[in-house]
Amino acid sequence: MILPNLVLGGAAPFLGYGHPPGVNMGDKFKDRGQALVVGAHATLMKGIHAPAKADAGNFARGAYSVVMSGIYVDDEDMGEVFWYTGEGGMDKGSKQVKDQQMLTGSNAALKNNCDTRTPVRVLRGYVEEAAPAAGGEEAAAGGKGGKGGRGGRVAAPKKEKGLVYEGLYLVLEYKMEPSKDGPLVCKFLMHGLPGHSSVNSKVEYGILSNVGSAYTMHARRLAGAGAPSTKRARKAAKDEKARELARQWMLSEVKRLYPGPELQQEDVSGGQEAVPIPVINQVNSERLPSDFAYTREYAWAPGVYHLVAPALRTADEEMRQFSREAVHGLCGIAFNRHIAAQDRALEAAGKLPQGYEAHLEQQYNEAGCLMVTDPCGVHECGSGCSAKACRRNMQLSQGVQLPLEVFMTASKGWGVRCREEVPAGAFVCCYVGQLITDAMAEVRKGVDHYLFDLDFFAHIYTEIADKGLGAIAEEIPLHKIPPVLSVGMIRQTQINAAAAARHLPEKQERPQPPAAAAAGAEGGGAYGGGAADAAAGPATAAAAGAGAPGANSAEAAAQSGGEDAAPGPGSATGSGAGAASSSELAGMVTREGVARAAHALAESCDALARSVADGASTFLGGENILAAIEQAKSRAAAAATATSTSGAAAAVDQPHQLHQIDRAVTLAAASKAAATAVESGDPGAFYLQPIISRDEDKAAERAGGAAAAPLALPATSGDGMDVEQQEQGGAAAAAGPQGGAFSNRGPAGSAVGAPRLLPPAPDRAAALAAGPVAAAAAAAGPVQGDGEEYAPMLVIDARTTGNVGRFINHSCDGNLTIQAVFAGVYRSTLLYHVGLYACRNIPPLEELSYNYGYHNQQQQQQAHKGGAAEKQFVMQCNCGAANCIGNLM
Ligand SMILES: C[S@@+](CC[C@H](N)C(=O)[O-])C[C@H]1O[C@@H](n2cnc3c(N)ncnc32)[C@H](O)[C@@H]1O
Repeated sequence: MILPNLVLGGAAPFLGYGHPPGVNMGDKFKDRGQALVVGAHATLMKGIHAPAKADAGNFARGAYSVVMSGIYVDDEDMGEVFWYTGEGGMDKGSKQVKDQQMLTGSNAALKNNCDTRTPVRVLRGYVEEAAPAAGGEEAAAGGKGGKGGRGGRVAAPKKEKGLVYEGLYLVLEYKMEPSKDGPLVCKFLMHGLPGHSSVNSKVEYGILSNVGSAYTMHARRLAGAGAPSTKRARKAAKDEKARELARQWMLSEVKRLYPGPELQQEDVSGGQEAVPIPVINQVNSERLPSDFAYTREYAWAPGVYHLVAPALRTADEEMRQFSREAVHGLCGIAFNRHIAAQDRALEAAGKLPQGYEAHLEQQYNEAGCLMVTDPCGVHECGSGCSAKACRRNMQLSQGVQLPLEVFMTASKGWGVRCREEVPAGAFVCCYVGQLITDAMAEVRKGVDHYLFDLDFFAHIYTEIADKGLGAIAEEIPLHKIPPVLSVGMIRQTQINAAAAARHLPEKQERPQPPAAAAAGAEGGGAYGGGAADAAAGPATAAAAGAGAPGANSAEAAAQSGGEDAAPGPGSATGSGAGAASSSELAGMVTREGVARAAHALAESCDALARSVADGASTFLGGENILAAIEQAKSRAAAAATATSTSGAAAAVDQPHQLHQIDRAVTLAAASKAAATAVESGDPGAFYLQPIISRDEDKAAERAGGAAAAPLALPATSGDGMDVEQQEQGGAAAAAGPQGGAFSNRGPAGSAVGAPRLLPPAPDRAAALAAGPVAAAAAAAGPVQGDGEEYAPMLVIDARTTGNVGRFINHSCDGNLTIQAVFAGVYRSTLLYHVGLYACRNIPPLEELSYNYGYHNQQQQQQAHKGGAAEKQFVMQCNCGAANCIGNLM
């Protein structure tokens, strides 16, 4: 046996808690000697490394580390959670012959970890295929040392054994129960500390000693004790219990750290995230807005999903086509492998542009940190994937894992920090909120500080074009960058959907079986393709085939409680979130269903308009806002230099607000008119509402007689918003004109991209036959040409419904970076998540920030609009970075 002092050469072993310096989760050790040298498990002899009795202070805190090596038949490893057996009572043949003791020795120390909630380091045994070159060298880990060693050193050709560092685990419970061999053993329930633990191996009995596995035998025993009947259900029940216990511990930590009134909320997520996110204010008495509701996933504003579904569907078909080529479209790793292979082929053909980074098959490293940002997006795996690499490829999908805090900053309002160091590449959180259309966001631009355009890929096209990288523009979009819809394609899908809607039956013929819809989530794509449509009968198939939204499998998955089912469009996760039931979804294949969606959307638009108008009333100074707008407009025109304190003068000072109200009223009127047209027999009118708000579109709508009806009513028409509505309190208060006109949304995104194939030409004859609205829209036609324009179709509004991401402030030198991620229920669709990752190691309690990027967007807009960027608002930047340019926008 090698003695520690021989291994360490006289150096002191590491006697401390937490991660040992320089050791990362996933680090592998050939044997205990290596683990000792680095301080991961500083004993060669024992499975539990506890402080010496003489070190009473540390002993009372608990053990430093444990090795889970499959020596004890009563161990039970479920990954993130495992039951660990204490030490003692074994004979030389590793049979339990005596009761173990809970109150003495290492078992007592491990019990203290539970009582004091001190995390313990964990190492697991692993066995894997040896690299071909490796000789017959055998790992010594888990041999006769440790807690007894039932096996021995049996040669295992072609296998490599060792220990892997799994980070920090909490001891959630301890108990004594009879061993399978008879006598009592001490058992400890361990749970990985979120953000500080990994599962690189699962230990089965005898894993390091080639004794047969007892895992299944143990599972049978559990099944007989009235536990849930399937292995999966049992695991889920234990996971749930362990998560709750871990959460309770983390909450107690929060209260210990912030014992006073500075702790405004223990967990702003209300239990939705795995870790509690406290709200702390040590600066003033401000509180979070009372209308803020936390959501972990996107929440659709009522009616919006149905309106944009045809356009999303078109993009998703391209994406699914690509996925099918990739063989395993839904496995992120397989998807990446496919792209990487294409990159290699391009490289071999000498076509890979210089400076272009080839795609990685694994985008996260062993510790789960993103290795490099990727314009193609990060493709995560779903619950169907179980390989080790796949499990690691689910960082965003797991939600927040780091101990984040929302705290009051000195000069930027609320901000976010992390109590622990955040390693470079670690996933911090994503930015989610309510999804609204670009046209709806346009109404709130300037009064909403929480808008985020989903136009990431459009910007990539712009960057490519701006850099003049012709070769990239030609090659990359063809195989790498996910599809982006041009404005023309969006308009065309709307026209197609409108035409198809006119062939819908009045009432639903046959209800959609939810199970079939759920099956479509994995098999048929996310927007009603494949099995879901087929099962729904001819009516659904016809509508879906023509672009109208059939059953949405992402929604169905969400409703059926599928594992991946983060709250999708079908779940109400906060105020104003979409709440379509499955019958409503199925109802979308009838005219009745379209009418319901049209009314829901009209209500959403109305609420948006009211929130802007309510804020505006303070500076327009009138109860009848529409009349006040008219007055303000005419006075503004007549007296551009007015200096009085009247409402009109204020409006002149704030032309931006006036413009907002104009837009709000127009949008509310258009959506109401569409709902009315649907009611009176034209379901197509629903799909012809504006999704993207662009000056060109508005001009076309206003100009073309039939094109203007029913979508472009006069901006201040009394039909658009009645007095009763005007006087109703807004569902959500606007930031108000003084509140700092600013948002996460830059100037209207417009980007010139590489030429892309257009879908088939619109069936204008069918549209003409179908009625004046479709004819008008067909006449307005898609925008075509080499320089196609791209614009964000959807915008995230996190003002009243959002997650911790909406509290993260801007810095000109941010420590986080933005990355598009395909994950969770939406992972095979175009609807990516906005992931925020650490771009360097961030010390504990440093404020987290990222560069909002407005200046870039503004420059782009200037470039593409011939220098005429719309400068709407300026706000002083208080980021304090050395390279701070002084203002936001
Ligand atoms: C997405 S929110 C961030 C959270 C916000 N601080 C809050 O209290 O909810 C964006 C708003 O935060 C403030 N903000 C963010 N970064 C800032 C900075 N660098 N300087 C000044 N204000 C900033 C501005 O009011 C901005 O409109």
